[in-house]
Amino acid sequence: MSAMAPPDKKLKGLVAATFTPFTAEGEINLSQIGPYIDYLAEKQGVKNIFVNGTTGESMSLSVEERMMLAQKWCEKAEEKMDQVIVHVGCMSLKDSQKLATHAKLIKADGIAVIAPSFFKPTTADAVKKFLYEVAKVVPEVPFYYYHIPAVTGVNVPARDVLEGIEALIPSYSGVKFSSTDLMDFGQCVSYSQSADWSVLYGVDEQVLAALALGANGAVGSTYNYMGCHINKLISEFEAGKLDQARKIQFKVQDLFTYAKKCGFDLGVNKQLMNELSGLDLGPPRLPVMSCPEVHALSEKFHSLFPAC
Ligand SMILES: CC(=O)N[C@@H]([C@@H](O)[C@H](O)[C@H](O)CO)[C@@H](O)CC(=O)C(=O)O
Repeated sequence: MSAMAPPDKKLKGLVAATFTPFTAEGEINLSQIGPYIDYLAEKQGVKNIFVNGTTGESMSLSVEERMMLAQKWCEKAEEKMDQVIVHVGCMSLKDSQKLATHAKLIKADGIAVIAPSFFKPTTADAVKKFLYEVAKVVPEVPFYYYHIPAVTGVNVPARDVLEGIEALIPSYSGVKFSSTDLMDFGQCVSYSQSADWSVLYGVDEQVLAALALGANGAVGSTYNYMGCHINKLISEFEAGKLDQARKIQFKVQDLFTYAKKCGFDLGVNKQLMNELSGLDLGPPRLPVMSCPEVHALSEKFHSLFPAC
C-alpha cells in the first residue's frame, strides 16, 4: 500500500473550508485573503485550509477565478499554514485536470476531488475512474477524495470508492468525508488504518462522534469562526474528558438548531463569518442568496461561546 504524504505531512486536526471573498459587486476580492489567513492562525488556532470547496462556492466560480484564488491562498499561507488543500473537482474532467496541474505549479500541499454531479457516476468504479484521470496528471501531489453525497447526489458509499484506490492512485492520501452516515465513515477509518491515510470528517455538528470512530481531523465551514472552540473539543476528547467535549459539541448543535430555524444556508453562514470575524468577505454569489444581517445569530453565538 502506498501512503503518499510523508508522516510529518499527514493531514490532521482542524481544516477550515474557506469562504471565497467577493467584493460588493460580486468580483473576487483577493485583498482579504492575507487578513483571513492571519485571523485563522491567530484567533482560531486553525493551521490548515481547504480552498475552493463547497463553502468556497467552487461550482459557481470560473476556472480562471479558481486559479487566481488558489494561487493567492497558497502565497499568503506560506509559513502561516501547515497545509493548503485545493479542491479541483469540476463537472468537466478537462477543467479538473487544468486545475490540478495549476495546483502543482503553485505548490499546493494536496488536491481534492468531488464526484461530478450533473452526469452522476452510479458505481464506485465510475467515481474512481474520474478521480484517477484527474490524479494522474499530477502523480506527485497528495490526493484526497471528497465525499459529499447530500450535495452531489452521488450516493456511492465512500468505503466502496476507497476499495483498491491506492493501487489506482498511488498519490492517494485520504478522504474528506462530509456525510452523516457514520457506518460508512467507520468503514473508511478501518480501511485506512493500515496505511495511515487521513480520514477527515465534514459534518461539524457531530464531529465528536467521528472522533470516537477514529477521525484524524475535521474539515468544515464553522471552523472558520469556531475553530478555537473545536480545538478545545478535540483536546478534551484526547484527554479522555468526554463530558467536557460533549458540552462543546452540544453547544454547536444548539447553535445549529437555532440557525436552522432562521433559515441557515451558505449565505447565512457567510454573513455570520463576516460578523464574527470582522473580515469583509462580501456576499455569496448567485444562486446562493445574500443575507443582510444575522445579528440574532451572532448574539446566540456569543451567548453560547464566550471568547476563547
Ligand atoms: C454541506 C456543507 O457545506 N458541509 C460543510 C460543513 O462544514 C457544514 O457547513 C457544517 O457542518 C454545518 O452544517 C463542509 O462539509 C463542506 C466543506 O468542507 C467544504 O466547504 O468543502
